[in-house]
Amino acid sequence: MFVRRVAVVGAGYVGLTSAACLASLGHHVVCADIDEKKVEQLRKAEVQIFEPGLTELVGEGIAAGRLEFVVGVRNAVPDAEVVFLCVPTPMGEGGAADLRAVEAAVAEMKDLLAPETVVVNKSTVPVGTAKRVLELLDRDDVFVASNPEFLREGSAVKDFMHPDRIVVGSDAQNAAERVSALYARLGAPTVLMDAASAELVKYSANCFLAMKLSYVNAMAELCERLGADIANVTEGMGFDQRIGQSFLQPGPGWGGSCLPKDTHALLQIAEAAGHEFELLQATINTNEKQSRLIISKIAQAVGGLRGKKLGLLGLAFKAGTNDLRDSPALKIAKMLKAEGAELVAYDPAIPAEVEGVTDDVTVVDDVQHAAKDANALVVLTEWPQFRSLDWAALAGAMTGQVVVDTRNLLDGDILTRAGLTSHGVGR
Ligand SMILES: NC(=O)c1ccc[n+]([C@@H]2O[C@H](COP(=O)([O-])OP(=O)(O)OC[C@H]3O[C@@H](n4cnc5c(N)ncnc54)[C@H](O)[C@@H]3O)[C@@H](O)[C@H]2O)c1
Ligand SMILES: O=c1ccn([C@@H]2O[C@H](COP(=O)(O)OP(=O)(O)O[C@H]3O[C@H](CO)[C@@H](O)[C@H](O)[C@H]3O)[C@@H](O)[C@H]2O)c(=O)[nH]1
Repeated sequence: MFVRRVAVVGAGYVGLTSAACLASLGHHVVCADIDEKKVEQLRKAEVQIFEPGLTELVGEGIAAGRLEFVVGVRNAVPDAEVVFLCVPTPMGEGGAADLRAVEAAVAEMKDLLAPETVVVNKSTVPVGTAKRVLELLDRDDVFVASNPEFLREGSAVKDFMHPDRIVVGSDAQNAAERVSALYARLGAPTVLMDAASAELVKYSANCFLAMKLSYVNAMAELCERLGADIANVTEGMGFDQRIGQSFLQPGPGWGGSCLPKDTHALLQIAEAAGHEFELLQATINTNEKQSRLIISKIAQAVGGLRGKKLGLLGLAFKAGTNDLRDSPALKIAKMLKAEGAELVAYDPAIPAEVEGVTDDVTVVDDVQHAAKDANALVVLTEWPQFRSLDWAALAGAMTGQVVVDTRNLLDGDILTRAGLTSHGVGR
């Protein structure tokens, strides 16, 4: 079997998943983070993020002696043949990606790398970053490649182990081949290309997904005006194999740690290249509009927001994760609060004492508590367990009898039987 010594820099969603999965493929992986507490926990196989299968995989990797956690880049890279950069690239000034974490990691490793090492950008980075990293390394005996990651939160391990494709770009063909060989056991379609194209694939894919969602949300609004049902429209569209059934669910707007920042970053990349990307701008604008439409819908359903008590069901940016970064639910909560509503929220993955939720919301650990004296319940995250809540008991605790289901998640008949009036999106 083909075994390599691999370093992974950053132990977040992408870094930790990559490290654990690469170890499970048989490679020897050293994963570094700057967060000492996180490293301490990971050494005990304690995983703080909500990813099915990840804790088990980390434990197996450690037990097999193939997965190690260290503090700081300098302790991970000296023996590595391939170094994956999996550090954050958040939205910076003006919407462009902030590359400071990438630059800091590269500065720290540059004099420690063994000759022939391939440094791989797995973080989502603007076109030209592979070149920039090579300049920063300032060595002619190492290589740089781009290997964008397409995993989704909530299914990170599954996505990593069963990818639709693997993309590796490098201006040094041999480096790209060495990186793609790490994944050989996955048997996934693999596309090798130049570094700039690989960097652009990632933004292009995420922005296309965002565009698909904005299109569906805009179509949902049209359905409401025309008396059509978006579920029927998307089902009918989705059978066309060129469109597909997935990523067609309307909602409160798209969010999360990737789509918002990546759409803004590509807009900046395009602008810097002299290209006015109107379609992408419209995609972002439509998403902004979606949150305003949801606020109006809730206001209309409860007869104005000032002084109304609302129980929010869901805070995470989507079901299956406890990630709150750029969550549409938090954005909507902030807007509701600004309009004078009082908010209590319940999310099965977010404990009451969680940090990072705005002061605008009181988080509770019990859904019944969120419903108490509420004028309405608002579903903001599509947790499947919300479908089978005791809706009659919730209705009994509420003062109003209204549910606004921004995810079209719930069964309308069940709500009607519980005496509740429901308002969905696009129907
Ligand atoms: N989250 C996703 O679903 C996803 C999917 C594909 C790609 N990406 C991209 O991958 C990158 C990482 O995203 P993430 O969600 O895993 O981030 P994250 O915030 O979950 O994790 C990043 C980790 O890097 C660590 N770190 C920061 N600077 C460091 C340094 N100098 N040395 C060592 N560790 C350092 C942080 O402490 C943190 O643990 C981003 O560019 C993101 O756009 C994310
Ligand atoms: O039919 C749908 C599908 C998604 N969403 C929303 O869209 C957002 C993004 O969802 P998703 O793409 O599943 O989340 P991420 O985990 O952020 O994954 C995206 O961002 C990652 C980081 O770049 C990429 O790796 C993934 O391929 C890409 O799907 C969330 O707010 C979802 O609720 C909808 O409203 N309707």
